[in-house]
Amino acid sequence: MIVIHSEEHRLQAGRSELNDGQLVPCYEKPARADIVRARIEAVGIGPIVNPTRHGIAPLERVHDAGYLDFLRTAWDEWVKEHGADIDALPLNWVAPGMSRRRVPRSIDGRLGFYSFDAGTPITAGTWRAATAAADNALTGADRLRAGDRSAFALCRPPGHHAGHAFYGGYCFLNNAAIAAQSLRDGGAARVAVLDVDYHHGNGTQEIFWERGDVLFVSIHADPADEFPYFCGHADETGAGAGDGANLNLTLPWGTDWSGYAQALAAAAARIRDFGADALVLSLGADTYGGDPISRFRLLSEDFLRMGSAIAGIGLPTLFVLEGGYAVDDLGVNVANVLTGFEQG
Ligand SMILES: NCCCCCC(=O)NO
Ligand SMILES: [Zn+2]
Repeated sequence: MIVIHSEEHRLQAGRSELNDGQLVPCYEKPARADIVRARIEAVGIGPIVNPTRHGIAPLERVHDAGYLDFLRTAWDEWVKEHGADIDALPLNWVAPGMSRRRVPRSIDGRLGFYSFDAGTPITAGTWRAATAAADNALTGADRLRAGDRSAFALCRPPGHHAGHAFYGGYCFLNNAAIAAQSLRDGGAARVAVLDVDYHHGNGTQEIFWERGDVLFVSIHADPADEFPYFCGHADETGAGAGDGANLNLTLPWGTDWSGYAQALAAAAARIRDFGADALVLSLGADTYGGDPISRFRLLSEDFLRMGSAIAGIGLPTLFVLEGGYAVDDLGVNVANVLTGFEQG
């Protein structure tokens, strides 16, 4: 299985995020990709290659042009107002009864306009890191199109919370959605995206909400209790041409493999029924019992079982790294999914 990785992930190294009322060191940090790459090399998954640059066009197939412009220029505008010693974080958002009809001129206003949390710092290197992550995913999609059975895009920053025109949850560009669209543009008639991250992939859901050619299935903690809170419920099934092409499988805090496996089997059945030509797998490993910000109870060996179950779906599969913050065990857990898949 080819692995696509760029050293430019290191350029996303936020100083702090707002979490539980305090500014704390970022959980989404460069060490995450380093430990995954080290484990991948140690177990002999590979080869590991650099991404091919794809430019802005594939990003515009998924994201709003004005939003991309904002992301590309936000840091420079921030520095003019606030200096370069503090990361760019929003301070207010659009509440019900307020208007989104106008994009503010102020950088502070635009940070709030385009985001949904204060946990996702924009830094000097964010644009380069985020576009490199998207290139990882696009290069993986190229490999599937060339006939590879699987590929792993070792992406940081992650992407599944990023929507058509918004960022948050440590995500700026939706790597998985960009890859799914690239597979569609490359001739796949139907593509499925399966999101196994602990958190609902609200960005991916929003991007494909009215699309019947891309099925989105997400297994995640119940949003009544868990970030991102405001979507991801089981009654959200898509709209228009996308009606029925969105499946949210919510699970309670404390879920272990026995509960998770049942949801994964239901997800696999739905994907088989859909008749996809390819699968994009949003691989978050924050379902791990040792994850510092999550509340499922999967064990490292369960990720082997997860990989095997994904192989059982029987589609060419592009794995795209999402979350997972138990850094010491992240490499083993992610590599276990890939090993389980290859042995599946
Ligand atoms: N700061 C709130 C929690 C952000 C969750 C990010 C994540 O892992 N999403 O999958
Ligand atoms: Zn997550």
